[in-house]
Amino acid sequence: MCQSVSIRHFQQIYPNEPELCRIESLTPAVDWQTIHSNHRGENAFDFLDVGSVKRPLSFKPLRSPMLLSGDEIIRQLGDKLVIDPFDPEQINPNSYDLSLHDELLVYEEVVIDAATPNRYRRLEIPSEGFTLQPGQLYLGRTAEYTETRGFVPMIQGRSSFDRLGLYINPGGSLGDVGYCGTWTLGMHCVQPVRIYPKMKICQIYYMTLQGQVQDYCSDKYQNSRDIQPSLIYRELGGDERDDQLELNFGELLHGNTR
Ligand SMILES: O=c1ccn([C@H]2C[C@H](O)[C@@H](COP(=O)(O)OP(=O)(O)OP(=O)(O)O)O2)c(=O)[nH]1
Repeated sequence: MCQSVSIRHFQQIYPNEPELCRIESLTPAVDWQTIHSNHRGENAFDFLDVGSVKRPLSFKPLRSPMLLSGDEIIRQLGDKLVIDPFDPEQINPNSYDLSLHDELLVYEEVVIDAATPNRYRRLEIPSEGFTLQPGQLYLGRTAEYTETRGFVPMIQGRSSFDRLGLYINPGGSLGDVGYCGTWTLGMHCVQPVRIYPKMKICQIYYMTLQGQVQDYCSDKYQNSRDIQPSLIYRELGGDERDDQLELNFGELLHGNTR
């Protein structure tokens, strides 16, 4: 037996899927007919009338992940998304360009050990630029602070830098729903390459999400406001009392703070 239900009822069944009705109406009817024939008899109370098309409720469709457009990113600002500072000039068709802060960190270890806190040195990127050297990992960070709720934030280096042999988070980086903070960037190059503070270094983009989710609340990287070296040693039994030591050679040699 077929029974029609209203969109309101549908929303009661899927309270956390307010977008689903809208998205479903984009799904070709023929798919739903096929799904229905495969699930016939599973649930008598199983149809939704949208226009002339009957759709089964007994089958919960998987939504394809979608990317927010630039317009949608702007529309979500102040609600689910925070990008601070925000400049409309940095919006792309489906992402937002993030800029490089004026500091870098390099590890000062012969062997970087995943199981212990590693010492590091802080470098400033002056306005006239700083030359990165091959064979060295540099950690930088975005100048922008972001917050993301209800979407999956991801960052990706800009292809303009790939074309210079400068790799920023190669392959892109997956953020967590609920992440709040600036983004730490891993950079390396194949030839010496000169970089500048404030240059638009990578882009952030946002994917939709299916299913229930708990916001990221890790004690490692949540609320980062500085370049954050790896804290993986915490999982590998590294000694928490052994601080991740910042080496400041300027101060050691000349009594300067930088
Ligand atoms: O290149 C990146 C990738 C991620 N993040 C931020 C956003 C992300 O939500 C958070 C944690 O990243 P990830 O989950 O990859 O870190 P993890 O090593 O798995 O740590 P945790 O155990 O806290 O999840 O760090 C960055 O700042 N830079």
